[in-house]
Amino acid sequence: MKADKILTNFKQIFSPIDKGHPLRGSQMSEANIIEDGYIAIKDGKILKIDSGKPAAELIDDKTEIIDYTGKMATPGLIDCHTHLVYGGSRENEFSKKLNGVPYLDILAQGGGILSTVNSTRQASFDELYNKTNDLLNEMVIHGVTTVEAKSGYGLNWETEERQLKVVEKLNQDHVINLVSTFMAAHAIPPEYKGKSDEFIDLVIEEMLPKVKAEHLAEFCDIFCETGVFTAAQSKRLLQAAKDLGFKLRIHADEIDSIGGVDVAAELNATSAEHLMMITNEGIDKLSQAHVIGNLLPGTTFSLMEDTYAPAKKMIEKGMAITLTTDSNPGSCPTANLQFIMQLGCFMMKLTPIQILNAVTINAAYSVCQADKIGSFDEGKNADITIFDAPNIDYPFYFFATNLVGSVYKDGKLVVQDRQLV
Ligand SMILES: N=CN[C@@H](CCC(=O)O)C(=O)O
Ligand SMILES: [Zn+2]
Repeated sequence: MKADKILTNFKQIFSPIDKGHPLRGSQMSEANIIEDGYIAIKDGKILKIDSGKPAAELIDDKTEIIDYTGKMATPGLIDCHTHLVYGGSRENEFSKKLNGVPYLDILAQGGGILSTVNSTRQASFDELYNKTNDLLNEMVIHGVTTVEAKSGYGLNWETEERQLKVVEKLNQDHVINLVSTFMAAHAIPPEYKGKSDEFIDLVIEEMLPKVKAEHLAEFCDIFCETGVFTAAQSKRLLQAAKDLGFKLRIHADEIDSIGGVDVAAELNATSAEHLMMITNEGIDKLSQAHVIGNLLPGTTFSLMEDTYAPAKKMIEKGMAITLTTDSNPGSCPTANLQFIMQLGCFMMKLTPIQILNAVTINAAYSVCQADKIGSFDEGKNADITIFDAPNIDYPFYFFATNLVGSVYKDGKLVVQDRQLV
């Protein structure tokens, strides 16, 4: 078969190994590193990757050959945990953070997530759409081609639906592929203060069936944390979501370890998020239940905390992990997955191969799209991130700058010279 396009002369290509499940434990250190190679594309899909010069049988007079001498390519990066759709911003919390006011105290005082709920309830569809579109532009410029996006700044049906519809529309309009998660159980809304069980009833009885009927989300998530939702409430909501056919995630062990990890393991959630405070026993449970750990080192950094999720220990104990931005206006206001990858290296001591697997093939499993994305297997989408770097170590060594020069989405050039095409 002839290629439509061949991207060639790469110094290195990072090619994850898709084993049919997320890479766990020592598998996270495996990958094919192709030296001096090329990537052939046909109809927006990967046709072939190999080292050396492109084979003659791939080329005819219509094949476009594009030179990437000295560059390094990976599958399009996947950001599998974000809170992308919101109104307002929260730089006013900065001085509180600097003065050591804890994140949960700010929330308990009606700030934090609840301050963003207030701004999001007031924002129109177009305002939310434009703001999210800008964030997605930043993300693709930094090499990301697929993003998971959660609702959870409405906490009432009207605003939750507006957030989910923004994601639905941007999934059609923007080059980035979006995966939607319903997370109305992100905080207790002011009108349900002291009545969190009633709020969970509302989410289960009135919101979940509508999300399902309108096909607005694939996943359901909840914030299981002291002062927010208990493990019992989390289990009740996620079981109801599972019964309706949702896939599950849970924010667990972020600040306190209160049982969210057990719920994730019991209900076979796709992923558990944060896990800064996870115990050894918790790691064993997630490992045995094959729950992916979506780790968010930017949140520890941005909250000015010392405790990063024990990523190395998780891998040693056989877990599959991803790294992701947690992009949101409070605990991690960034759209730069490369910086998060660098934190994975600097603060969690993960290797470049482990990190690149975390943000490609494992993140593809975390959004349940590994049949289409996350590696360079023939027939997968030609989503390709090209670094102005000669090898896979360089983007970790030269930190805090955008090293992504070009991005292809479904075989189409969408970023060139670090700018949107
Ligand atoms: N921890 C809960 N939710 C988000 C933060 C949202 C916010 O602070 O606005 C998170 O995953 O970090
Ligand atoms: Zn989150």
